Amino acid sequence: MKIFADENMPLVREFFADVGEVTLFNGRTATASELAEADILLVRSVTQVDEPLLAKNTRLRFVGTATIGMDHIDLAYLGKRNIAFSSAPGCNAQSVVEYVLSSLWCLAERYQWQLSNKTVGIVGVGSIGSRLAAALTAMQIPVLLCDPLRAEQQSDFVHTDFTSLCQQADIISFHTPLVKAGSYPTKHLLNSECLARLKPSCAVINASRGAVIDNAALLAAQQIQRRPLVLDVWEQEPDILLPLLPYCDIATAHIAGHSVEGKARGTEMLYQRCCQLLGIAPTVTLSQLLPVPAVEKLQISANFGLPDVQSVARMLYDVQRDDALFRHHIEGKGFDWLRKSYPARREFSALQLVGQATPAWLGQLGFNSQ
Ligand SMILES: NC(=O)c1ccc[n+]([C@@H]2O[C@H](COP(=O)([O-])OP(=O)(O)OC[C@H]3O[C@@H](n4cnc5c(N)ncnc54)[C@H](O)[C@@H]3O)[C@@H](O)[C@H]2O)c1
Ligand SMILES: O=C(O)[C@H](O)[C@H](O)COP(=O)(O)O
Repeated sequence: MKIFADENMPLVREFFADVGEVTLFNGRTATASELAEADILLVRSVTQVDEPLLAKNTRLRFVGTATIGMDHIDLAYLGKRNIAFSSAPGCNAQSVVEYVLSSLWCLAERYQWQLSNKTVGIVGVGSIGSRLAAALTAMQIPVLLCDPLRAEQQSDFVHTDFTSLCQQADIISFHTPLVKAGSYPTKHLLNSECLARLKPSCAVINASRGAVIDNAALLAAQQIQRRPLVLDVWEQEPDILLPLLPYCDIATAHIAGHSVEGKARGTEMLYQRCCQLLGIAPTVTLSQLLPVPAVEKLQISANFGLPDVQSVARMLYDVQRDDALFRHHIEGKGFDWLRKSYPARREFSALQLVGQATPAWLGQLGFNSQ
């Protein structure tokens, strides 16, 4: 069995050693000839999997993407070829939530906000959006939720339509897939018209897909009146609209989901799916492979409260580190270098908080407490 995997997929050899022979490739530059012999193709978000890429391969049985997003996969073509497919739903959802929380804490410090006085509009309330809503609610921060598809399916879902959310939110955070057609497209969901509807001070956070915001329109709006802005994703990555950078409070290279756990969970999910497809029993689990975190346990007292969470979270992750890396290296080393050399970052759950009375809401933020 020949397995071809993106070179930026962690632990792929460890997971797939017993399944077949693993060959690594550059996901950004992969060609049809390079992948012609693959029985199993494992990609990340930077590889367009479509007819031109698979034209020379007649033996492919399975394509897996170790990501949540699937906008780089031509599902109709895979269906036509009868090639099985899997993504890794939810694999890095917690990582993205931690990125957004860290960004909110950073903005709150910079602009001296009391976050509990701010209403956060969450657009797209799936794995990431719903976890974020739970975390913010646990922190007593009001939220508005916008997800028309959920509203259609779930009568008890409290939906705020996008136009009203734009008018009411103090902070708006995008967590939709990139959808170019259908009833609820998200390409350029935040366009010049919607930007004009936002409160002038409304902060914008995008950790979904770059094209969910019209980047040229965003730049034009920022040049007229600057609002707080956090961008992890950009249109036309890796050749992004660099003039936007001075107008960002936080700018990063599509790494919101790149926690150690988030990336590794993606590989594990594809491994499990492949084993199922091939009818073999999985022998490797993620817990066997994850490195021991630098700090494993922290004793907290009965005085531990909401204001202390930020200090503990900072031990694990501060988005300002990634913003500094981005500003320092984007012009010299480029977008993909920043992603490839991303420093290890553990999720909140890697740190066990122990104490007589650990508050229940810590779990809502993703901490491991007992
Ligand atoms: N920056 C990163 O590193 C990173 C990491 C993971 C995922 N992502 C992106 O985030 C997206 C969301 O991830 P998820 O795990 O929450 O996905 P999900 O599929 O669980 O949830 C997406 C939600 O968006 C909703 N939605 C679709 N169209 C909408 C619209 N027009 N308006 C409002 N809501 C809409 C869907 O109904 C769904 O509930 C992914 O598709 C991916 O593109 C980015
Ligand atoms: O959709 C996702 O899961 C994320 O955008 C993912 O973290 C992207 O990372 P990449 O595959 O590009 O390394």
